[in-house]
Amino acid sequence: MITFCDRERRIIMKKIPVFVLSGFLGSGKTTLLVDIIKKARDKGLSLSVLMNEAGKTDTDGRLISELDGDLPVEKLLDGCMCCNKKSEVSGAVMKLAETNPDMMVMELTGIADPEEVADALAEPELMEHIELKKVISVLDGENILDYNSIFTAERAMVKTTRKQIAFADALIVNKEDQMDESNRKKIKRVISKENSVAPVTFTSYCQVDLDDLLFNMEGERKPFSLLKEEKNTDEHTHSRIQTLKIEFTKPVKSKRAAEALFKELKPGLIRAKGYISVKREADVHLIQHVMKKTYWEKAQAQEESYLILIGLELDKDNIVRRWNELGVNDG
Ligand SMILES: Nc1nc2c(ncn2[C@@H]2O[C@H](COP(=O)(O)OP(=O)(O)OP(=O)(O)O)[C@@H](O)[C@H]2O)c(=O)[nH]1
Repeated sequence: MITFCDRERRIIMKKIPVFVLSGFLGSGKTTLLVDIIKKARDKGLSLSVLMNEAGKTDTDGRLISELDGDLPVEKLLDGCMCCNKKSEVSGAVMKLAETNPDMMVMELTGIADPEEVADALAEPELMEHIELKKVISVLDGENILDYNSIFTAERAMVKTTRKQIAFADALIVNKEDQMDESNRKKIKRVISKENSVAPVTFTSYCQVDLDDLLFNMEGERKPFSLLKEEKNTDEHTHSRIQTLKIEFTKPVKSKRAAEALFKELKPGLIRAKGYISVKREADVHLIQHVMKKTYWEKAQAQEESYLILIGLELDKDNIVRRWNELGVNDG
């Protein structure tokens, strides 16, 4: 509990700088967060982290805890900080402020509206302790140009992805290894329509100069209202996005079988992540699927095998039935 004296001290002391990591599903936010944690440790800077997951299961939080078990982390699960978890932001931030870190980093869900989160951080009680320094948006350079066609019937989702660009103080266009020069030009045009102010950096695996991005940050963030005149008044923008969890009791037959299912679920399936054992392979795998690509990484042993599926019009019964028909889960 922060006492009156602590509060007084904090007002005299510098406020805790806060950096918000925004960006669509699978763009690379956790990749960037992992790098920030490692480099902060190398520099002897103390961090505290707020993680938000739309679903009940916390795959990314687990990765962070594996990286540094002592890191103060607060998790808001099963909802979004920009809407139904907005009222819990203040409590979580205050808990992290008690650890008195050199800086605080918040990773939003991929479907969050960063403007609403900045609004939640502007509570007078919080502003005594923290100062929002930057909203950093990570863009998926491999998939960003497909959002319009994937979300033809879901204009609200397109608006959210645009807002993630428009409401950023710094933009990282990630997955440079997956784009060509023509895509690069097109992406620059998309960005310039939404945000002509924020610096743009193209990266692979979010390898940016973190001194420049956050560690050596001086000065105050300009309130967004000074940069853009009109406040977006869209109502809730991601109500149709679903998050499903499928649990497994047996190892899956093969990686290929699992990927065949993901193909069938296109274009509704946007993102999948989880831990899976594969038959005849000794390791547990962290599975990361983004739009059209699936990545498999060896993981530490996990107690449970599961898959989180995020997307539109996902029918859980049908997915489980197809999973079984494809023989993915035949042990
Ligand atoms: N090819 C390629 N893959 C990348 C790059 N950056 C990240 N990835 C991979 O993309 C997948 C998603 O990355 P994450 O960092 O988990 O993305 P995220 O934005 O946190 O995803 P959500 O939690 O869904 O919001 C992982 O498998 C990463 O290893 C990159 O520059 N190039």
